[in-house]
Parts: sequence; C-alpha cells; structure tokens
Amino acid sequence: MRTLGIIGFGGFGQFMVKHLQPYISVTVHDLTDLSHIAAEHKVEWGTLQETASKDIVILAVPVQFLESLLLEIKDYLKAEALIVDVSSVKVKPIELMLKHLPLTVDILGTHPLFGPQSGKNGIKGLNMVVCPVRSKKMRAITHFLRNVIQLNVLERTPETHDKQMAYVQALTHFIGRSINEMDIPDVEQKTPAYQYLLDIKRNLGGDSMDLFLTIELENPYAKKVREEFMGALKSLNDRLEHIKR
Ligand SMILES: NC(=O)c1ccc[n+]([C@@H]2O[C@H](COP(=O)([O-])OP(=O)(O)OC[C@H]3O[C@@H](n4cnc5c(N)ncnc54)[C@H](O)[C@@H]3O)[C@@H](O)[C@H]2O)c1
Ligand SMILES: O=C(O)C(=O)C[C@]1(C(=O)O)C=C[C@@H](O)C=C1
Repeated sequence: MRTLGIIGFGGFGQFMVKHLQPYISVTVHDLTDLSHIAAEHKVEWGTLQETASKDIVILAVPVQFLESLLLEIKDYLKAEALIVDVSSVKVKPIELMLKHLPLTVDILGTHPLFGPQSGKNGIKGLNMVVCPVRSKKMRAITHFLRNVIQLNVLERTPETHDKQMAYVQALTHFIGRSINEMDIPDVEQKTPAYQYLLDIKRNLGGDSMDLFLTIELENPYAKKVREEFMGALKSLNDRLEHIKR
C-alpha cells in the first residue's frame, strides 16, 4: 500500500487529513508538536525524516518557509517519490521545487481553492488547480481527484494561476482581513449585500497571518491589484470629499 507524508500540520494540513485519511496511510509532521491533534485525527505523527520518506509527500507550509524545508528534506526523499505542494501561489514554489529537488522525484504543483471554512460542509464539486511539472502518474492523480474526491480539476500554468489569483485571492483576502481588523458588526437590520461582507469576514477570519503573507507577498501579481484597489478607494473618496453640499 502507498504511504503519504504531510509536512505542515496547520489549518490546511489538518483539513486535508480528514479527506485523505480514508484512502491512504497518513503520517504528519510539523515544527510544532501537534501529535495530540494527529491522534485525534487517527493519523501517525512522525519525525521530519519519517514523514519525508513516504511514497507521496505533501508540503503544506506557507511558501515563505518552503525553501529551507526543501533543503532539509531533499536527502530523505525516496527516489521515486511524488512531491506535491498545495500552496496558494504557484510560480514561486514550483521554481523552488525544480531548483532543489532531486531529478528522480516527480513534482506536482496544486492549489485547492478551498479550505477549512469554505470546505466545512464538504468539498465535492469545489475547484482545485493543478500545475503538472514532471509526473509519470498524472493520469492516476487526476482520476483520483476528479472521480474519487469529486473535485473540479483545472489545469493551469503557474503564471496564469498567479495572475488570476491576484484578483480572486489577494484582493479578497485584503478586503477580508481589513474588515476583520475593523471587526464590522453583525446587526439584525442588514441587507443581503452586507451579509456577503459578513460571510467574507467569517470565511477568512480564521486564516493565519502567514497564509495572508503568502497570498499578498509571494504572488508576483498581487501588489499591482492591491494598488489598483487602493487607487480606486482613494479616487472614490476624493470624489465624495469634493462634492459641494
Ligand atoms: N488555509 C487554507 O484554507 C489553505 C487552502 C489551500 C492551500 N493552502 C496552503 O496550504 C499551506 C499551509 O497553509 P495553512 O493555512 O495550513 O497555514 P498555517 O499557517 O495555518 O499552518 C502552516 C503550518 O506549517 C508549519 N511549518 C512551517 N514551517 C515548517 C517546517 N519547516 N516544517 C514543518 N512544519 C512547518 C507551521 O508550524 C504551521 O503549523 C500554504 O501553502 C497555503 O497557501 C491553505
Ligand atoms: O476556507 C478557508 O478557510 C479559506 O480561507 C480558503 C481559501 C480562500 O477562500 O481564499 C484560503 C486559502 C487557499 O489558498 C484557498 C482558499
């Protein structure tokens, strides 16, 4: 039977385990000792070396920590292993995996477009981006994702992914974190549109600061979209300030 190691057992690592554990024997590892949470999920807790030496290894750490992790694990990997990243950006992790991983291992970039909040009622039909890099098992993986987990699999280049995610995610998380910091109130006399804002606040409120930094700073196209948004806010506000009353 094939074995799976998940390195990074934060919000997304823990969420993924619930969906993968029925199909494969899973070992998890994190810098922090989260063995009690692994026990709750009924998966094995391993050392970094044990977890990195499985048939499939999923890297679920924020991208800003990926390079040092790759350097730590590259000598522990099985020659024929499949290494998968799940990062919210795709250009940078794929460059790093190509730079540091041995030529014998298969590499697959992925981005599940859901998480603990958006997937809490099930993940059937949700989107998952795949960026094949080098993998002999691509057909079997796509079959598993589409037909067993029942995701909507979208194949994209890393550049196309990051360009679109600058709007889809960097803009949404920028607004989401702002309204979380403002702590906008829930009130009875609300409109459906305000409920959308409250839903964004709830959906993104539990995400870590490290995830926010990945989405905003590691996507090469995110800064331009933030600037466009800030420009639009400023120009709207200027127009309001200049209306004579
Ligand atoms: N949260 C989501 O909804 C979501 C969805 C899809 C993809 N992702 C991606 O999944 C990855 C993890 O995101 P998250 O939300 O779980 O972040 P998180 O901040 O909640 O958790 C990250 C975990 O990685 C651990 N970690 C960091 N460096 C490590 C190392 N060198 N070795 C072992 N563990 C290490 C941290 O201790 C932490 O527990 C990111 O790449 C993110 O972009 C997240
Ligand atoms: O469900 C959640 O908790 C999420 O925040 C999921 C979410 C998002 O909606 O932006 C967050 C990060 C991932 O890259 C993909 C999806």
